[in-house]
Amino acid sequence: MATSASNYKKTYPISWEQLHRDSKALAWRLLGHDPFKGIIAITRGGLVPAAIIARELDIHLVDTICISSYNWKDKKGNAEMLKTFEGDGEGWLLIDDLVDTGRTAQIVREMVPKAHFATVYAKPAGRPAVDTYITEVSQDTWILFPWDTESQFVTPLVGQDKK
Ligand SMILES: O=P(O)(O)OC[C@H]1O[C@H](OP(=O)(O)OP(=O)(O)O)[C@H](O)[C@@H]1O
Repeated sequence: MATSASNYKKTYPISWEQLHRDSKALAWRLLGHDPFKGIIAITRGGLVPAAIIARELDIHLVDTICISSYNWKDKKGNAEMLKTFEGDGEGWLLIDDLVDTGRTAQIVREMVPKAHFATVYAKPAGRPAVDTYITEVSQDTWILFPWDTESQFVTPLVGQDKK
């Protein structure tokens, strides 16, 4: 994500089950498309959805585009391209978990302009950059992916009142 947590007003927690269900829904939608040569997963968020979609579409050829956005999230630096992809992406399916501001999408689109770009979740600012997505989420929502979170104890409501 290219913006800081302070820009978000809501959270949207996603369980492993829901992520699996939403990724399968994306695979269903892509089933109508001509068969793909392979999948390009955008690291790291695209890795899990790519695995689920590869299974559903019976795709065994999986490559990556590796981007690190440290120092980039608050627009303080540039995204670091750790691994690119050979070719223009024609016939390939490009997968990410989320398109938020669309900055990542812009970079990968320039690299593989002919790939079909699909994400599980999409926010309005980035939505025009993707060809297929499943769930739209508002721009001010922070999506809590299952790999970024864990269950923990929370104080009962009454206890919170006594603080
Ligand atoms: O549309 P954008 O504003 O560019 O945001 C979307 C990108 O942000 C997330 O990656 P992140 O930078 O958190 O890296 P990670 O997947 O390695 O955790 C997500 O996986 C997308 O690649």
